[in-house]
Amino acid sequence: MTTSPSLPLPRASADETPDTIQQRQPAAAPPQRRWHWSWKQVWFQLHWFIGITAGTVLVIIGLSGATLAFKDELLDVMNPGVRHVAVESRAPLTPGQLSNIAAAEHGQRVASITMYAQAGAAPRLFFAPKNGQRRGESVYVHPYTGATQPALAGAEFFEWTESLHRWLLLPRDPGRQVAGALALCLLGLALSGLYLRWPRRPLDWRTWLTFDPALKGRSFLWNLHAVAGTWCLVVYVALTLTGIYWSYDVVRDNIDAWAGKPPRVAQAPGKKGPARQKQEAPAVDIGLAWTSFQQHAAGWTLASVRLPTRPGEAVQFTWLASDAPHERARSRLSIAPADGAVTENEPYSQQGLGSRLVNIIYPLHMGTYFGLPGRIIVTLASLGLPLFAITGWMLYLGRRKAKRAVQAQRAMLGAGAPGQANTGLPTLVAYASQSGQAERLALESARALQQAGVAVDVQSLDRFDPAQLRQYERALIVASTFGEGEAPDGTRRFARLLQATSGTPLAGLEVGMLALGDRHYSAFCGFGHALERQLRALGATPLFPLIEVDKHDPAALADWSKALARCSGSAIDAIGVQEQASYAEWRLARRVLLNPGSLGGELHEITLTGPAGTDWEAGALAEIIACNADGSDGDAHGAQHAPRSYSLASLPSDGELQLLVRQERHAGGENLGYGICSGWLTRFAPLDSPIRLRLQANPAFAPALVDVPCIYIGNGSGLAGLRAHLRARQRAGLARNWLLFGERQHAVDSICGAELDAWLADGHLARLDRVFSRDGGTQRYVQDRLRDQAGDLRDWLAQGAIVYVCGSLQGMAAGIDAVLQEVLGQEGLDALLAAGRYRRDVY
Ligand SMILES: Cc1cc2nc3c(=O)[nH]c(=O)nc-3n(C[C@H](O)[C@H](O)[C@H](O)COP(=O)(O)O)c2cc1C
Repeated sequence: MTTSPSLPLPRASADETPDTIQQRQPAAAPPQRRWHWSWKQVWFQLHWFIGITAGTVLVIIGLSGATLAFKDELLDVMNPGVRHVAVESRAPLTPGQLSNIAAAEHGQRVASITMYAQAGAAPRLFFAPKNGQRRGESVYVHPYTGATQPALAGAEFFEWTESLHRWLLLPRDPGRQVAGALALCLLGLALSGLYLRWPRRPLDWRTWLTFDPALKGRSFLWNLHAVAGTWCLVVYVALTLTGIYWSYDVVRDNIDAWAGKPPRVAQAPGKKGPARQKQEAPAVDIGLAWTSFQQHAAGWTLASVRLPTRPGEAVQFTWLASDAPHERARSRLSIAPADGAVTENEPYSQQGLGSRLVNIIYPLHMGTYFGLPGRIIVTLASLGLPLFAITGWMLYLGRRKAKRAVQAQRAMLGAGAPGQANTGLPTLVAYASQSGQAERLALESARALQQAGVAVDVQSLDRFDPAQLRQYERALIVASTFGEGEAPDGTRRFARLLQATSGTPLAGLEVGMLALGDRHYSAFCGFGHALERQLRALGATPLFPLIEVDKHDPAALADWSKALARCSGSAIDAIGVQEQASYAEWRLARRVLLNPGSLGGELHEITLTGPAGTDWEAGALAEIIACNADGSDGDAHGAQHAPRSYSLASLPSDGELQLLVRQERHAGGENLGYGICSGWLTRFAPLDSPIRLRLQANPAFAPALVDVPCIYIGNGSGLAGLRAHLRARQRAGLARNWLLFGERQHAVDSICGAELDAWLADGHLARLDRVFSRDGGTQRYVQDRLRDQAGDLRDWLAQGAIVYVCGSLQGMAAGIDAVLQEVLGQEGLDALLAAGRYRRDVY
């Protein structure tokens, strides 16, 4: 997330050596004051990183796991009559008979047999492993004839899937460890996701588990990702913790040792001794042992019969009772083949607690511990992994896209121009910008200069020190004006430092200035002029007379392009053409009067619908081509009206674009007594009429979608920008919000009251201070209330709070500024600004 206008690194032409770049790094650069990363941000970055790397591979493990969940059922469907044969009236063959038939047919010794009590179920025979093999072959046999059943179609596919799931088709041991590492990543994703979405009201189950169908776009994706993640969380934790048991021998051995299980015998492939002995072991009659087993194991459903390998050795039965709690709750019996005497009996219920706990691992992993519902849940959660990968990637790409425009400019700058020559010291291209236009023009200018072969350094004056100007021979500055003829918020510190500088330290510096402004303000381009005056006083010489730009005036921008061409000695493409980007056509869907009976002007909530997929961030502005009462869009001389800017009061996920527009009225008959744009939007434009609009990002008023407290202060229509911010924070589950809002009378001016009250009730607003100036009492304005709450304000700021101010420049914004200065002192206020923690959208 952009927390404050980002600092461009000094740029150099492509053919500079690292050494020269080093020398130009400003020696006395002021420290970059950005707030440090909170734990939440650290976990956020980790979650992103693991998600888009390991998360993508985890999809394979998830899908293969889901495929294996119903393996037996699928095999039975694919192989009718193989594992289950028609039930006959005669008795099924005993394990001894079956092993004799199979040994004769296959010429191999049978090591063990799995018998099923269910009538018609085919027993499975395992032959002793051949030399160098880990496991012997296995076959299903007909329970009544002993004939070998056909091989299972699909068995190889499931074996392959199992290898994919367990060791990603890599060599077995390293593969298991990779799969284990991925499982740990899933655990990390699940737990960090839980932490990141922890809601303000954790006891309200709805915030955890319900989807919000009204959401759209990015918010919808986020909601889906977070809520579905919560649904799956417990399953993922169980799957990963159990999966790790098989991935790491050290984990398994330690758990087994704790559980009192005998250590596993590592069997290196290729070892000969035991396998050969097994092949050569004599056949033993186990008829008596089988009869004895059936007597002692009443209610058995499955029995694994391990045949003796030496004369005198007992037959070992591992069996499952019909009332066993899970598929691995197996009892053990050893029976002497000679007389059927039980030599060892270990019912499951009498096995040690540790051993019983270890036996739960497998059924937990498979979900079978909870029967069919458990298997279905595990399967669905495994199938859900692609959902998280897809939504995670979409969210990630969306974030990148949002930053793309400026990044592209910077990237182009970094790439340099083909055939560019090293022309000595780079030209400084600096900007002072509140809402980003000066920044965009500066970047575009720098790019054009670079194309023309001029080496450039692009700097924001926000974090620039006047002393650094001495490192350049030529500086081109794009400066906008904010407040009442003042510097943009971020540039205040630079302006003050410059004012405090004396002498002529900048002799030898040539300066070209592009001043952005708006003739509606009395101090037109005030800051640009002041800046140029000061630079001259410090010895700098102008490259050309200051160029004033009144609201993107194309003629002034063309003068700037010509001036750049003269500086570079090459033709320069027209700068600022992008600023004139075409406006899109939106439609007026609704207008709602929010303050009937107010002493102030009518305040309307204007709802517009527009091009599908339009995206913006809280804090963004809408520039609207103003129309006259009759719908025409020109002034008396036919010139198009200048666009008017409004703060957006809604988010893309609301599905509509909303503004809060104060209706301007004036005496006289011009435009029937209404403001040009506000009259059109709030009164004259018929519903569904087209509104020409373009969205402007507002980096100086960017939302704080991280877990820091935020103080929102505003009045009147300024609630628009604050409302969008608060909605964005709500959807991101970020509480610790304090809203101070000023209007005239509680009875008629409690605009958006229901939404604010609901936020207060559900804890999204930790504090709501509504201040009504005409309701009597001593609290007259929002700045007065803030001053009264100086103690709390200090506490919130000490916790890293960001202050947002939206609304009237005169009175309110200046008053808030004064309170902050009183509370923090000038240095503290400077630090707040430099850290990007004081963000304003005032007018
Ligand atoms: C709250 C506010 C105050 C402004 N004050 C002035 C002013 O005093 N003089 C002026 O010429 N322009 C003023 N402007 C107009 C801006 O300088 C102009 O829109 C400029 O293009 C903004 O550039 P930026 O996006 O880089 O900040 C003001 C704009 C705003 C929103």
